[in-house]
Amino acid sequence: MAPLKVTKVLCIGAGYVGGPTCAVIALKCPHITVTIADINKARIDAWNSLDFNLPIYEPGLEDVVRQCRGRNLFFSTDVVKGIKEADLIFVSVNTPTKKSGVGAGFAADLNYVELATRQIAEVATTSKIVVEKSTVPCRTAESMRTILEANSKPNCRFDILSNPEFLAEGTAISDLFNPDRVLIGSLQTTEGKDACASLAAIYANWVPKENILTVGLWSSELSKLAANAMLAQRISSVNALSAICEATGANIDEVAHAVGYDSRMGPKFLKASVGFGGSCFQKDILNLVYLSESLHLPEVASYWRQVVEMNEYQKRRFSKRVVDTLFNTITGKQITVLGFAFKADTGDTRESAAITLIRDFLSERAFVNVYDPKVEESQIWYDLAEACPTMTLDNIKKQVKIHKSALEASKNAEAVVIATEWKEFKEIDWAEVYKHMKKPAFVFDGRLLVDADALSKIGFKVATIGRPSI
Ligand SMILES: NC(=O)C1=CN([C@@H]2O[C@H](COP(=O)(O)OP(=O)(O)OC[C@H]3O[C@@H](n4cnc5c(N)ncnc54)[C@H](O)[C@@H]3O)[C@@H](O)[C@H]2O)C=CC1
Ligand SMILES: O=C(O)[C@H]1O[C@H](OP(=O)(O)OP(=O)(O)OC[C@H]2O[C@@H](n3ccc(=O)[nH]c3=O)[C@H](O)[C@@H]2O)[C@H](O)[C@@H](O)[C@@H]1O
Repeated sequence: MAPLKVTKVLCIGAGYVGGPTCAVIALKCPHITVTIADINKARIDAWNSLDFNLPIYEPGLEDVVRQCRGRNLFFSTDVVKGIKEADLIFVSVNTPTKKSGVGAGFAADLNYVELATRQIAEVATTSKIVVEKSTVPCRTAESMRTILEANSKPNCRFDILSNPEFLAEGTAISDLFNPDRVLIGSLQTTEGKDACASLAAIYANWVPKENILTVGLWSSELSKLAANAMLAQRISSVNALSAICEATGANIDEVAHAVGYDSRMGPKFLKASVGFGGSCFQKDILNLVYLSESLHLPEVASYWRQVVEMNEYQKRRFSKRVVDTLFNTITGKQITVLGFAFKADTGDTRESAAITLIRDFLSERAFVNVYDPKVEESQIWYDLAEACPTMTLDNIKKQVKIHKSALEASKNAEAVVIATEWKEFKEIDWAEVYKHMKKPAFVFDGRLLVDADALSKIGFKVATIGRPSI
């Protein structure tokens, strides 16, 4: 039998991955009808909003959705109808770290993947290719296959593929347009290889064939965890070196540049920071730690665990530097935090270093002024309430103010802390900011974003990550 030519795609999960990924498939494959379904009605309503007020901010996304929505791209809460109609189903649901039970704090919570899989098994009346898009521990596809096969109806077969996503937020659309690689894992049976060819044919509409890698299922699942772990490891390595720079007078940017000039290493992902955030690095490394422990490989587990521990240390070290520099106390002082998102060009705040910093400042009883160009106010309150369980939201609101601009947020502050590398913070009129701050006025640059010498000339005392203070 020749590989199936897919004409109807369903994506279960309309989040940061499912939304952009399948919108781009719709754009690049006008012959395929793509439905993105989610149980979260508010999210689907936002995807369908007339003014294109989409639920996630991602440069270029609105343009893609404008071109395809209503043509061959549809957003719906009707998961059942979507399953019935589709030939190929992406499972792109969330896989957060487990909060309780066995493996709590480390293992991935596969409940959402399992529920989606069970629903496919229950509803499907025709054969489907089921694609694991979510990031999952090694051998999850095996569990999905067991569930699907145990519940399938006569003449209804399921082929499972692993197709992890490598996009980064903030650059999702360009990453999807020009991926370094598309990875597809399948069973090495005739049926498995045919299913793999069907999915590869979709990507081949815009991705060069040599960039579509096909491997075994388990290699594909593990490659995703490995890629995130190794990316995060680079950041923790450079952040560990940033502590040595601050103590010795070396400059982390110069060190990273010199190291990255080695063609075996390359220049990317060597930017020291206040610590990596985002929904995946920490979760996926902890997942790898859990996997290693389950496989009785404690040395491997502790090796990877250290990448996350170094990240926690970096955040703690930065908060402490703020307190130490402000004469060992920030109680009652106004601290401005610029940026709340976990990186620039996204409104996503999951695991953002800014949250940890603000939590630390609040526990020192400082007053905190926050400004972020994209994060919704309600999200900031939600995150702070979650990060400070011993405080009521009313008490948090007595200590924190959210502002509409960086200048407004900095008025009367003793220190400005740059937590996210938004380009607009580079372009602020820093002389104007200085005028309205208490003196001495401090800037703590957690992102190596601003020109420390220029700020120092204005009069600021500047503390940059990976450099001695000036
Ligand atoms: N955020 C990112 O940049 C990347 C995330 N990933 C992985 O992709 C997966 C999804 O991540 P995000 O899109 O960020 O998560 P998300 O939380 O933004 O979206 C997941 C969506 O799935 C929906 N959902 C859950 N169960 C459902 C069900 N049974 N039926 C219908 N909808 C359901 C939720 O309501 C939610 O809207 C995770 O495994 C993550 O590790 C992979 C690469 C990049
Ligand atoms: O699985 C995922 O979720 C995704 O995780 C990351 O993407 P993302 O978290 O969206 O963004 P990154 O650009 O990787 O940044 C992650 C964090 O590291 C920080 N970072 C990044 C690079 C750097 O040099 N230094 C640094 O501190 C960023 O500011 C951010 O807080 C990976 O880059 C993607 O390939 C992967 O698909």
